[in-house]
Amino acid sequence: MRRVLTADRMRAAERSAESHHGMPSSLLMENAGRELAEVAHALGGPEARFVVVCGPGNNGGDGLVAARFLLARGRRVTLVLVGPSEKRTSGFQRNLLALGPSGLEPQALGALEAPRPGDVVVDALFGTGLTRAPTGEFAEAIQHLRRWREAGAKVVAADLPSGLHTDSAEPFEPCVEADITVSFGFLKPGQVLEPGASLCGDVRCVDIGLPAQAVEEREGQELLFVEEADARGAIAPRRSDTHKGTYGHVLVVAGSPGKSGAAALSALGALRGGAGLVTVATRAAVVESVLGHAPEVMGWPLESPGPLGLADLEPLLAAAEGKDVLVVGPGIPRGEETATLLGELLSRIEAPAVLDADALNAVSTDLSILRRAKGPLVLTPHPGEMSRLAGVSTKALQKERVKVARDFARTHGVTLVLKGARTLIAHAEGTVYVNPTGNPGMSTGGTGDVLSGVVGALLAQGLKLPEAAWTAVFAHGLSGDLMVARRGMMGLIATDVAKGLCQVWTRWDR
Ligand SMILES: NC(=O)C1=CN([C@@H]2O[C@H](COP(=O)(O)OP(=O)(O)OC[C@H]3O[C@@H](n4cnc5c(N)ncnc54)[C@H](O)[C@@H]3O)[C@@H](O)[C@H]2O)[C@@H](O)CC1
Ligand SMILES: [K+]
Repeated sequence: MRRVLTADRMRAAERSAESHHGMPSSLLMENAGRELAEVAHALGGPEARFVVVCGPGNNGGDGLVAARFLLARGRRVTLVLVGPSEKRTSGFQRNLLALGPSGLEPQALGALEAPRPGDVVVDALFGTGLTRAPTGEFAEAIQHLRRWREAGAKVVAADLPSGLHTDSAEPFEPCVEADITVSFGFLKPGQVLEPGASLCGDVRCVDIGLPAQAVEEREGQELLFVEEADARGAIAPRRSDTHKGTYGHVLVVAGSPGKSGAAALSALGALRGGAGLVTVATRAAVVESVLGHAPEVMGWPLESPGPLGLADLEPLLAAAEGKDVLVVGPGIPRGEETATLLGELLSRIEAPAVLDADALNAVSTDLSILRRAKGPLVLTPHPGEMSRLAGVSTKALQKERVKVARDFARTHGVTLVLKGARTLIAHAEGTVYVNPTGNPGMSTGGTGDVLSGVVGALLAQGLKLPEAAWTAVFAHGLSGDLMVARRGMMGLIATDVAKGLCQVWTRWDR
């Protein structure tokens, strides 16, 4: 897991490093600039020209250090300084002075011969200090960087592509687009959340000697970036003296006439997710068609007709007996009594439950269902469902995904999986996890049903929350990433994502 820090936490950490940990800012800048130069150096071929574009703040200071190291490596460097000299920070000035003996003269942007394909541009205009839209000569410099990249030069951003807001992950207009972003010390929200993540290119987080102890803990405010080793490590290898009972029994409450596929996909997700046994409770009329998709699934017919309602309570309680997890929602027939039924059901069952699709829409009419639930809950809304749950517009939601997810998880004591590009997993205690896997090929009907089954399967196998949720989300997205290589973004469908889980498990030797 990597910690993701906001701009003010980075500043506080830098201050504390200097005042309490014997790590002066000047040394941090030196380390940052050297790492930046390393990345740029590795990117440029022997003939490459390096154009280092610096703003007047400490981000520019990092650029100056990088220019010095590139020169020391015998590279051809062009330096561009943007912004009024009276805004220059002491770190900037010190490093400009240090460049003196090299004889490197800053060039004016307009007089510059444009970088060519194979050249490397270092963007050190703004980092975490950016607070408003760049204008004037800053905006002009950013436009130059954009054009140079379009013409084939590679752009390496110092800390953040200039123009990107550190915390909101929203770009101002204009904003640099980078091939590589070298993040100093810790990741920043703008690098891991969309749309910022797409502007950063490949994000390399480098150690600049900022002591971890210098970062103040903020309980319930942490943002963590999940890495493959975390997800792989959360799933224990199987011991040989085990049986299907060891891996749990998932009850999937899903499907209705015309939507038996949703139940089948959720059940497939649970099976491919490694559950020992999977039972689907669904309207009697569709049991056979659900089983037709997977002979491994057992059926539990719910005899009453129409939408799920109180008449289904006793049959569902009976179905839930002896089950380790419930997955409720994909393709269920929703009606007036569905929320009441869910409230009753969840208040009597101790096993964890995963709520998806129309179960979420039912719950959004009465959120007290969540607090009344006896067992732990995982909710897996897409943005539309989340906006109904939280009572905010999807537009407002997309601007504050982390905050909305965290607030909801805390207020209602649940684990919330907010789906979308860079799915978030918010735990009841306030920690939010960012998932890096998945791709737009997965924007196709049924992939969410598969995910609900995978979360259920990992819970059934004994993973705790929130690990079960972020591991399932990671594996599901990785499955999509591996399958896209075979199916293409356009051809990928939900059953592929269920099948692709096998590739994830073989890759992880699980
Ligand atoms: N926090 C840390 O631990 C470290 C930070 N370092 C560098 O320091 C950077 C932050 O430096 P600064 O705080 O000096 O800020 P920046 O260098 O990012 O920005 C410079 C200044 O520009 C001003 N500004 C903001 N928006 C503007 C706009 N649209 N037009 C014109 N001016 C604008 C602000 O007053 C800001 O202080 C980091 O991104 C990183 O590159 C590194 O040197 C190493 C250690
Ligand atoms: K930058």
